[in-house]
Amino acid sequence: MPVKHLQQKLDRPAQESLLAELRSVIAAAPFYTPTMPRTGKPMSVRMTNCGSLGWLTDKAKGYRYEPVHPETGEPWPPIPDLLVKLWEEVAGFDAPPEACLINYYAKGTKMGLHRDEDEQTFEAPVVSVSLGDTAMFRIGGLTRKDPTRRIELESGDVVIFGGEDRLIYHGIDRIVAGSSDLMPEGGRINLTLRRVTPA
Ligand SMILES: O=C(O)CCC(=O)C(=O)O
Ligand SMILES: [Fe+2]
Repeated sequence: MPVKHLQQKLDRPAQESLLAELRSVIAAAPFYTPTMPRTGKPMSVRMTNCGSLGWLTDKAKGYRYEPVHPETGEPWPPIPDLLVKLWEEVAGFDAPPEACLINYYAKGTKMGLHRDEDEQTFEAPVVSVSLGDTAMFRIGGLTRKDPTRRIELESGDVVIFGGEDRLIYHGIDRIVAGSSDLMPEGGRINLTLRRVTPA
């Protein structure tokens, strides 16, 4: 099974504390609409980041990491402690995460099959946390042609892509609207904690 699903997911109180911390992160660094390199086509997912570096994309400069928000020009807020501690418990890596991408999926949002490959190093895993509505997550292999399968990611689920699975293809087929009552506004938040530079 490529991708390690933790036996224990974040319990409801932990999900609520994390969401409360994220609300203040998002107040300081609002979601923006990312656009595809070259075509400028808007993505359906909305994004922001916390950490010393944030993942961005736009028509002119494409996929990259930057230390500031593309619209406010402000540095990204720090990664909430709860997430840094989670990383320390599960990542098996001696240096802290540098980037935490925050994705918001409203009803109808998808994300195409891709690899997380914009980092300078793949030595650390990617740690992913899901909150809110269930996602139909698609997971493949190391090449785009490999067979894929579907995993349902529920609120509180923590998934780790590391070691030989660090560069597997994955994406989001759809969100199951109304499947969680964690967020009154509905939808799903996914957090991905990453190292960007060598430790
Ligand atoms: O939403 C997810 O579970 C995955 C997000 C993702 O793959 C990404 O942001 O690179
Ligand atoms: Fe990804």
